[in-house]
Amino acid sequence: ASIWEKVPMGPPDTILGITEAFKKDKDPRKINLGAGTYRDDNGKPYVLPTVKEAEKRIMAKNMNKEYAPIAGISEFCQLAAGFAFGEDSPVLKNGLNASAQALSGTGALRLGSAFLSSFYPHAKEVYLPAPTWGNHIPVFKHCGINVKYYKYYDKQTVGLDFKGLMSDIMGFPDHSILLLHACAHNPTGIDLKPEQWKELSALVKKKKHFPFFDMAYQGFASGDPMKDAFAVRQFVDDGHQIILCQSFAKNMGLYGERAGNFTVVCKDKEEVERVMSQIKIIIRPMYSNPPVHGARIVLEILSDQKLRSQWMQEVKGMADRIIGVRKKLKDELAKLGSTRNWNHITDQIGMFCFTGLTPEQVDRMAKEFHVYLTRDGRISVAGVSSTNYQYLASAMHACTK
Ligand SMILES: Cc1[nH+]cc(COP(=O)(O)O)c(/C=N/[C@@H](CC(=O)O)C(=O)O)c1O
Repeated sequence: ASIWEKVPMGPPDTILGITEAFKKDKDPRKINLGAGTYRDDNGKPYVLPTVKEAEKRIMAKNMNKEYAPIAGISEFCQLAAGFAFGEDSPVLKNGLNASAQALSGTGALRLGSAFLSSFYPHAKEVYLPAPTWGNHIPVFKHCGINVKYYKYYDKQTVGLDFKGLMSDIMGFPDHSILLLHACAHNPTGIDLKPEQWKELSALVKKKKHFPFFDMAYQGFASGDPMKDAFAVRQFVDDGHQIILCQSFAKNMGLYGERAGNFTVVCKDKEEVERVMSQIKIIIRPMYSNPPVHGARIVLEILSDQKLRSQWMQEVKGMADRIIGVRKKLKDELAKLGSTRNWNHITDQIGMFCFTGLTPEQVDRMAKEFHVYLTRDGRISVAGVSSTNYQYLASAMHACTK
């Protein structure tokens, strides 16, 4: 008998497992709306021109392949933090950010969970929005942090349940940890408005809650990275010492390079030293030090004004393509005679559209129409193009009329 005979078969990942099913489907009409990865209008992955330019410059430098420091390439961390908080933010000016390079957004979330698990001085449980990105749950649970939820999505209005959110957050015990999607909420695509972020910030202050921000789509939501950082900057301006997890997977198309940044905002430089020392103690036995290539690409782009502004145009181009195809899809559904209200398709923002399709309807979309999306009804709008939106609309109409 094998030593591993007791190992059970685990379920496929709810998101990445969709792509596996899509790959097996041989029907030419098939469409993959599962994983949140950008596709151009021909349905192809998109390597940004500024990324290619940055790689050319890196190659020309004939750099070595030595280990990065445990906390990564510090210039990358500073530029990434500046991109989020604003170059002129007091956090950067006064050196209050304990920032470490992470294995993309997931890696930053993992560092945050491990850090909280060891050092958070109050209840080690985190409140997640209902619903949230599926991977948030194990990222916290694997670090011994219990997960609970706050009201977020309102099924009736297919919108934000702000009242429910605020009353939940008012009701939680003081010093609760709140996970907040900074922009482009996944899976709903529904974000708080600036006024609502301000109200939430004041309540979080009153309740002494801990804001744990996940910003995986800065620039991808509105097309304007500064606008997308509003919530993070508002909370810091209001004096919250947040944790921030950043990903460059989507806004720079660096999915497989795993370029991310993890920041704990501290009270003073001495605290930064203590916090950084513990972050390094977490990283060293986890993966020792991060990969250098992705961070070098981000560094090249963010440190060169010309490349940076060209990159901003490319991010805006991606966001605009998605916004454009949302409108085409909604109009096509109306053209097909759908009597359902599909306003949420264009009201929502970022990579995803929370369609409202039931799990059974999602199953039909795959079986009968070869359209693949996650069972919660989320579609990655990036997978929709001017050549497949009509077929998609006909499938959605057929499954929902
Ligand atoms: C909210 C959120 N946070 C973090 C990540 C992590 O991305 P990373 O590649 O580690 O930087 C993702 C990825 N979401 C898409 C891909 C995935 O599930 O991994 C998705 O929801 O499809 C998120 O949607």
